[in-house]
This record gives sequence, C-alpha cells and structure tokens, in this order.
Amino acid sequence: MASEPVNVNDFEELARFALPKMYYDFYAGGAEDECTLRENIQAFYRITIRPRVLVDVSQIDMSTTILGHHISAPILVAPTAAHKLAFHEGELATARAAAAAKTIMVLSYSSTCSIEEVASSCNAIRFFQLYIFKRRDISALLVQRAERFGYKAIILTVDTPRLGRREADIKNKMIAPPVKNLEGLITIDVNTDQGSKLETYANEMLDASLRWEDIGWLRSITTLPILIKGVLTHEDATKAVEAGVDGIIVSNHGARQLDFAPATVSVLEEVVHAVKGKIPVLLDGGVRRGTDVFKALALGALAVLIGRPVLFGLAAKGEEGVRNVLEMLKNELETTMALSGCPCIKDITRSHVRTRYDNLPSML
Ligand SMILES: Cc1cc2nc3c(=O)[nH]c(=O)nc-3n(C[C@H](O)[C@H](O)[C@H](O)COP(=O)(O)O)c2cc1C
Ligand SMILES: CCCCCCC(=O)C(=O)O
Repeated sequence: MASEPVNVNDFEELARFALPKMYYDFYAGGAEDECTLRENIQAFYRITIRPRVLVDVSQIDMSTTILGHHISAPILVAPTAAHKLAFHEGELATARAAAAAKTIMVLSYSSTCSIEEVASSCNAIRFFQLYIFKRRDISALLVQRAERFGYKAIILTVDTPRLGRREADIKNKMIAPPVKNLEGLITIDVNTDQGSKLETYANEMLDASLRWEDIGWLRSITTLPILIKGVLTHEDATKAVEAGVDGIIVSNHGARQLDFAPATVSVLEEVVHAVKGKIPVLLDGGVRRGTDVFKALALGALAVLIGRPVLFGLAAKGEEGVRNVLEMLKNELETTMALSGCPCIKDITRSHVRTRYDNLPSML
C-alpha cells in the first residue's frame, strides 16, 4: 500500500489499488494509443513560469467569479460519469466535497445519483452537463429537471457524436453503468458479448446529426446560461460566439474521444484570441498541479476543471479524498501565486508564462 498522498498524482496509485481493474481502466483510460492522454500532461511541462519578485504576497486571494458565482479558487469539478463505481455514495460525496471547497460541481448526465438527489444533498453551486440525444424529449426533460432543482448552467458536451475507441474498455467488455437520471425514461439493450457495452449504449443514445443550428433549440428550452464543452479550434470558437453561447470549455474529453486531438493547453490561446473576451473560456484536461492552473490562467482561461483527480480521490478515500484533492490543488496554486508575485487572480498575466513559441531571448 502506498504512503499518504502528498499530491493529486499520488491518488491515482491509491485508486488503482482500491478499484476493480475494469473500473480503474474506465476512469484512467483514453482513446486508442493514448497519445493525447499523455500530451494533455506533457504540454503543461513545456510551459515555464516567469516569476516576479519584491511584490507583496503576504496575502493571497485565489477567489474568482464564474458566471456571477463567487468561488474560492478557479478550480471546478468536471462532469464525469458513474461515481458509484468509485465509492458507494457516488456523486453525493463529490458534491459535498465541492461544497466544502466552495467551488462548482458539474454533474454529468451519466451520474449514478440523480439530479434531484445531488441537489438535495448539499448546497454546492451546481452546473448540469448534457448530451443531446436522438430522443430529444429526454434531453429537454433533463434540462427542465436541472433548472427546477437549482442547477445554474447547462454544459453541452459537443465532442461526442459517438463514443471514442477506448481499447481498455473494449478488452474488459466494460459494463454500461446505470444512468440514474434516465430511470423509467428509456431502456437500451446492451446485451452484446463483444466489446464495450458503454460504447454500444452511447452510440444508441447520442444524436450524431447534431449541428451548430441546434444550439438554438437548446436556447429555446432554457433560460440558463449555456456553455459548450469540447472546443479545440479558433474556427469553432468563433462559431460558438456567433451561436450565442455563454462560455466555452476547451476540452478533448480527457483524451477519451479523438486520439491525436491536441493537448488542451496547447490550443487555449488560439481559442482565447478568437473569442476576443466576449465570453469566458475555461479549460480541462491534464490539470494535476497548482502550477498547471496558474499556466492555464496565464494563457487566458477563467478557470480550469478537473476530472480524473476527483475520481481517484473518491476511489481512494470517498468524500475526504475529493476534499483532499481540491485542497491540494488550491494549496499548490496559492504557493505558485506567492512565488510568482501574483497576490490576486487578476495579477496572473500572459507575461507570467513562456511557451516554446514565445520569442524571448535566451531560450535554450
Ligand atoms: C471516467 C470519465 C468519465 C467522463 N464522463 C464525462 C461525461 O459524462 N460527460 C462529459 O462531458 N465529460 C466526461 N468526461 C470528461 C471530463 O469532463 C473532462 O473533460 C476530463 O476528465 C478532463 O481531463 P482530466 O481527467 O485529465 O482532468 C469524463 C472523463 C472521465 C475520465
Ligand atoms: C450516452 C453517452 C455516454 C457517455 C459516457 C460517459 C463519458 O462521457 C465518458 O467519457 O466516459
């Protein structure tokens, strides 16, 4: 058994120990050769920080505001499926940990606790992640339920017209975890003996014909802000602004969809420049350190979201593990801000980081 975790990476080993192989592989895995999975992490390593000295950093304020909601630090819980595979209380434990950390939890549509259960379990600020299904009436119903139960935004995931090829799940014949939100609404036959049942399930449900025009449909059924998750290019960022969405999440779905999609942090600036400050840009993918959060903010993200670290914390230690993960990242960010001469979030600027493409003298 590994020693007490001192950083969020340590939780992965604990989770591997705690979980059945099928579930660990489901959480940890990426698409095909997992090139993007590695790149999401490696791209952060290629960015260095340019610290400033002799700044008063006796007080550090990491708090920020997302869509009008004040939170303790720019670190949100990303939507991830099936938390009960990690811990028996599932998303209820995650939501309580998010509330304790005074941050936002994005509840996945594919949760193992329902929209209503999570809403009544704690007072975390909650957003709801949505897919648009072939059965559009079901998507509409989920939006209505989220709205009625106090979720503050809809996160529309747009990188999943079908499920990516997660080869570990194919080999393990991954189950399709029960989706609590769909109980009593639809039954999909996943009785295949071949490959991932989750893939079969997803491909039955998802509407692969979705187009930009359909954002208008979503807008017509909700007054909540809509963020789209899964943008990786300036072309799509421009279309997102034109489509009238309220925010963008630069994401490659934790490298679980298209292998050889770019690392998210490597395309963040491209998206930020295209958006021209009109709507907020957030990022997820590979954030494992406070320095990663700092780098993403310096490149123009308003905040980041974390996926696997939350799942690994949950698998290792339940609610306490998720709290630990969020606190560790916040502590690391605070240290990074102090050592870089940035007392407040707004003090973190583009000139606090250097990428390989920045034209500064003395680049090795
Ligand atoms: C096990 C797992 C399940 C996920 N489920 C969803 C989901 O239901 N909806 C969604 O939009 N994204 C989902 N994602 C993607 C995350 O929201 C997020 O984009 C990704 O995990 C960020 O990368 P990270 O894990 O490196 O932090 C999932 C990711 C993982 C690892
Ligand atoms: C109907 C869609 C199922 C999606 C499964 C959850 C997910 O997004 C993942 O990455 O896993």
